[in-house]
Amino acid sequence: MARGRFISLEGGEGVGKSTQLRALAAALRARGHDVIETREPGGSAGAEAIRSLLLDGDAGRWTPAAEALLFAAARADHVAKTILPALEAGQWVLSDRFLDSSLAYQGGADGIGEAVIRQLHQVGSNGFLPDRTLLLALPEAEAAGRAAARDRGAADRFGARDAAYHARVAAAFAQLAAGDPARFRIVDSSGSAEDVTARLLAAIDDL
Ligand SMILES: Nc1ncnc2c1ncn2[C@@H]1O[C@H](COP(=O)(O)OP(=O)(O)O)[C@@H](O)[C@H]1O
Ligand SMILES: Cc1cn([C@H]2C[C@H](O)[C@@H](COP(=O)(O)OP(=O)(O)O)O2)c(=O)[nH]c1=O
Repeated sequence: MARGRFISLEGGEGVGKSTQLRALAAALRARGHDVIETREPGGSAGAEAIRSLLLDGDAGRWTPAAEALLFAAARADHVAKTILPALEAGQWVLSDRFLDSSLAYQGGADGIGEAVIRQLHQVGSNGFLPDRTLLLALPEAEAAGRAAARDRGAADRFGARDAAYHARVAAAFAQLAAGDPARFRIVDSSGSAEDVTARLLAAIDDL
């Protein structure tokens, strides 16, 4: 059986990743593909347990370094237990966030550095990368507005970050995309959800 494809959706909070992951999965299923939807942190039993450690509790619960290690450990479990077996079974895997979130948030915005995050990913997941990474781009004010309407004040450990932090994340994502144009596509996430889904489908057409 042909190996499936691994596609990650990336971008800041509120750009529409979860919404588009569902829509993209439905569109691919309609074309006859066997698709699984997953997310990070999480996506396997072990990684979901680590997700609770990462998202619950005080903002200062972990140092940036400990946090980077926890994300890498969760990803190692997710890759080994969920993603690779699915790809080998011929399924397409869509993930809401993957390595590039660690590169942008921990590596870029938190100052750990891209090289260290890539080393952790080498150790944890053998450097495994998506076939395509779709970076959803939306002006920060619009993304913040969408996220606030969705969350209505219910924030996780990461909810209190300021605009400067989100700007560092966005800049890091843009730089990652520029550095690997074969893997990345930057997709305009403004307008209706249906329009965005059409753009995303066009951005994986070659797969
Ligand atoms: N194209 C769109 N236009 C307007 N609102 C949207 C659109 N796509 C998603 N939303 C809404 O914006 C909020 C954030 O979307 P979500 O998919 O949860 O983003 P993310 O997973 O990137 O944080 C949700 O309430 C969602 O229903
Ligand atoms: C996967 C991953 C997520 N994160 C952060 C981004 C989010 O603030 C948080 C959880 O993300 P998530 O629940 O996907 O939030 P949203 O739907 O709002 O995008 O974890 C990292 O900092 N590093 C990572 O490697």
